[in-house]
Amino acid sequence: MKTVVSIGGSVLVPDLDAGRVEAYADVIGSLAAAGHDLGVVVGGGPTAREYIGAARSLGANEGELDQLGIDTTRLNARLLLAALDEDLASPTVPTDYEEAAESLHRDRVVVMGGVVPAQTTDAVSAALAEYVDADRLVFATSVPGVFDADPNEDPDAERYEEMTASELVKLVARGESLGSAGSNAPIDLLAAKVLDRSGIEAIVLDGTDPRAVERAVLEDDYEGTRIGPNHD
Ligand SMILES: Nc1ncnc2c1ncn2[C@@H]1O[C@H](COP(=O)(O)OP(=O)(O)OP(=O)(O)O)[C@@H](O)[C@H]1O
Ligand SMILES: O=c1ccn([C@@H]2O[C@H](COP(=O)(O)O)[C@@H](O)[C@H]2O)c(=O)[nH]1
Repeated sequence: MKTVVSIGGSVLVPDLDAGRVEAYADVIGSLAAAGHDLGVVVGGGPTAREYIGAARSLGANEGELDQLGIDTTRLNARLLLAALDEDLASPTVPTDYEEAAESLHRDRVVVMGGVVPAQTTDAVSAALAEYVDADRLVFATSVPGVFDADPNEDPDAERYEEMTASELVKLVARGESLGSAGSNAPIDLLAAKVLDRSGIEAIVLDGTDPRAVERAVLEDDYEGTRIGPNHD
């Protein structure tokens, strides 16, 4: 099985805690030991937002801010790599999908961050999953799925157990203003569109406990939202 796991920076590095990074590395190790080839994509988290906020106040433009965000995601990817067994994971952080796919031919695990401005690592994860023909994509984020409103803003927000990729596109497009660097949404619009065209199954879950990712991948046991291919 080939699986892409998208680990939100807000989940992996809400603060700089080596123990939390190690716990994620342990889970990646056990998924690889169970026979999974893994593409792991790491987000920028609060560090990216702090840098982006500071640079915005210094007058940087959106493209420059995105590049700062990308650099932070790659920094977080390097941090996770430091915790992974060197026999398991490719030692460098690929900067495009071709490089990532090549690494995945050689190694069980490849870890990457952002790629180009004007998107988030959600889109990187979906594009990587499509590029390497992954069987499944797991978004480990800070909320337990996709809701009909932002659950951190609306106490009545309800979680979708299951939805199609085109329903996700509509939901995200509704809530998305012109995405600016460091903005947050459950899944970005580009990622939703890639899921829509590729038909890859995705799961969105709360990845605060990395074992939730392990259970989802190994036992199909999770509390979250399953995004499936369209019905036609
Ligand atoms: N309809 C919705 N359903 C679920 N979450 C939503 C929705 N609308 C907005 N959100 C927000 O989406 C965010 C998704 O997680 P968040 O941006 O924290 O990070 P992440 O992708 O896990 O990591 P990173 O910090 O690297 O971006 C949550 O903060 C949540 O408040
Ligand atoms: O391919 C990419 C990935 C990321 N960015 C920028 O970085 C930040 C942080 O990424 P998250 O996935 O949101 O953690 C993001 O908001 C973008 O500004 C990018 O431009 N391209």
